[in-house]
Amino acid sequence: MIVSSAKSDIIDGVASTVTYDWTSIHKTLDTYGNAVLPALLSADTCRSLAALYAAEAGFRSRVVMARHGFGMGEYKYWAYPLPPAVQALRTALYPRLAPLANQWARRLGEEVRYPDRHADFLAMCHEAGQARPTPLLLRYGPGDYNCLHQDLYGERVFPLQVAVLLSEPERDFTGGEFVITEQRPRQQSRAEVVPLRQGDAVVFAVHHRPVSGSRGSYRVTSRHGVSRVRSGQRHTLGIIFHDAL
Ligand SMILES: O=C(O)CCC(=O)C(=O)O
Ligand SMILES: [Fe+2]
Repeated sequence: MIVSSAKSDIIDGVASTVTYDWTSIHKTLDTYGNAVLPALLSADTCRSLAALYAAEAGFRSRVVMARHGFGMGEYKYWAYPLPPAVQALRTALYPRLAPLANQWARRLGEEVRYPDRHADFLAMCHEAGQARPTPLLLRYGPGDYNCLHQDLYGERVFPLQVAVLLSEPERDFTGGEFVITEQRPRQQSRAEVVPLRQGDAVVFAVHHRPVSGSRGSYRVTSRHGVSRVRSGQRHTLGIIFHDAL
């Protein structure tokens, strides 16, 4: 059941990465540091993926956030091979974002260049000893939240990541907003709450991004998290493009 619905949605998911207006998404990412991809996954795929949380098999580890001071709630990292829908999304989204990642690197004066294909970027991660998969499934219940953080897992970092909301706000849960803060040099932080519906994804800066100033680009530091879930259950799919040590 899950396999067949995931399969039809792989096609959905990959097709929809083609139909987004990536020029406009890049512009939004340049201006605000985050952008929404509406309806990246169908409600069926969201339900199938969220249901996988209960499974033992398919994951490499489970993290109870309170044990590490990360917040409340928990998440699980998938093992390789990733579920087909997750693998397909990670592979399809990367080449859409790599050109912007390269522009950001150039503007920040960084030497790193991101290859066109995700497989080639993963090879760079693996050479640096980062070989463990990072896509994850998160689960929050009443009172749970995710502290502001950055998903860094070694020296190799792809500067953009994606989170897909698998639950429907107001129906499945209340509260639990996706929050991003940006800290500009010598200025106070700016916060954004990203409005998402079930199946929507947010693309956002992992750790920093360039912002144009009067004397060229400067670097802002970004962090993301989730505000307290007030009621119900909230699931998210996290797609991080670098692998972990
Ligand atoms: O649950 C969320 O919306 C945030 C998930 C997250 O931190 C991530 O995908 O890296
Ligand atoms: Fe995260």
